[in-house]
Amino acid sequence: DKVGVIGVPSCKGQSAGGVQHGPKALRQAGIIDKLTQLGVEVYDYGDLVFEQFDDDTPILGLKNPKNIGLAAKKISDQVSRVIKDDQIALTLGGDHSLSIGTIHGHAAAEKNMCLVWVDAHADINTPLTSPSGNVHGMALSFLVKELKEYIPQIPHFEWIKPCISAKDIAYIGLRDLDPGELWIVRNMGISCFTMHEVDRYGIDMVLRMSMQAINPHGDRPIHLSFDVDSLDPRISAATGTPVPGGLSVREGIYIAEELAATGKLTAVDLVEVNPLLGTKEERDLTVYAATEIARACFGKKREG
Ligand SMILES: CN[C@](CCCC[B-](O)(O)O)(CCN1CCCCC1)C(=O)O
Ligand SMILES: [Mn+2]
Ligand SMILES: [Mn+2]
Ligand SMILES: [Mn+2]
Repeated sequence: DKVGVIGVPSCKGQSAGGVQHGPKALRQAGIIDKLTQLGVEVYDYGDLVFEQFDDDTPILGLKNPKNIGLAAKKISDQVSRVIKDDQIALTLGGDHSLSIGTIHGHAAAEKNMCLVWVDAHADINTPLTSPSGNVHGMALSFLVKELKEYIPQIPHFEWIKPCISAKDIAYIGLRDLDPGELWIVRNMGISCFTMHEVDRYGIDMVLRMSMQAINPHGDRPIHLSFDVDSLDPRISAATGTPVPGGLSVREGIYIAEELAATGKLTAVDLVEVNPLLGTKEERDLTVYAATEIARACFGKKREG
């Protein structure tokens, strides 16, 4: 496999300082070498550089529209380029608003892609339902075709073309939704495997049901958007919005191993590592879990 690694030091989609250092923390933990050691051909594109705009007033409560909108365009173009070069796009975050760009770019390069969103949160508030105005909690709302009529015009977001249908998305690990998100998930019929389903069916059945729902013939390119806050805070505390009762490292690795085994994994986002949060031990554990997920995405098998 060929993997193109893109660092995205984004933080303006949320309010905790430090998540922009996520890519650096993952690199310092040797994520590139760990992938190379798997026999993967790694192309490291370094970190994207985003021009900082200070004149960026909120619109309808949505914070940093200009910085985020312009960054997402750069991310989209880069991810498209990497996938068109026949490399799997591994994007290291950075906050989850970066997925506006990665999913947009993936859809521009692959007509028929489907999405597995592993997260404690649904990240599908519209600008009008968001309680915080933080775009990392809205990322999907700009991309889902069925939500188009609910999304107001946001400056610097006009270029974003909704590029995925609700039926092409599966959530795994949800356990903290806002009221507006619950309405959307239910009414759009998005496949949703919360921690309740993970406990009820086990992670293997949840994965099988997810694939049955969004990739029944196993022929669709898969986008895995992995928010480290999907994992239990005991092993992933260095993140901005931790929620107790999350996935174990084993469950996270299992998801990655199984998606890797399809041979259809085409883009991976690894987001919301914030090395400034938590103790040094918590940070090291969070980064370790994230790198193990990445290794499993690109061929590391626990069976050897
Ligand atoms: C659940 N929605 C939140 C969190 C979004 C997390 C984004 B992710 O990328 O980390 O998954 C939280 C909104 N709550 C904040 C605390 C008070 C109640 C609302 C939001 O701000 O939209
Ligand atoms: Mn989250
Ligand atoms: Mn998220
Ligand atoms: Mn988060």
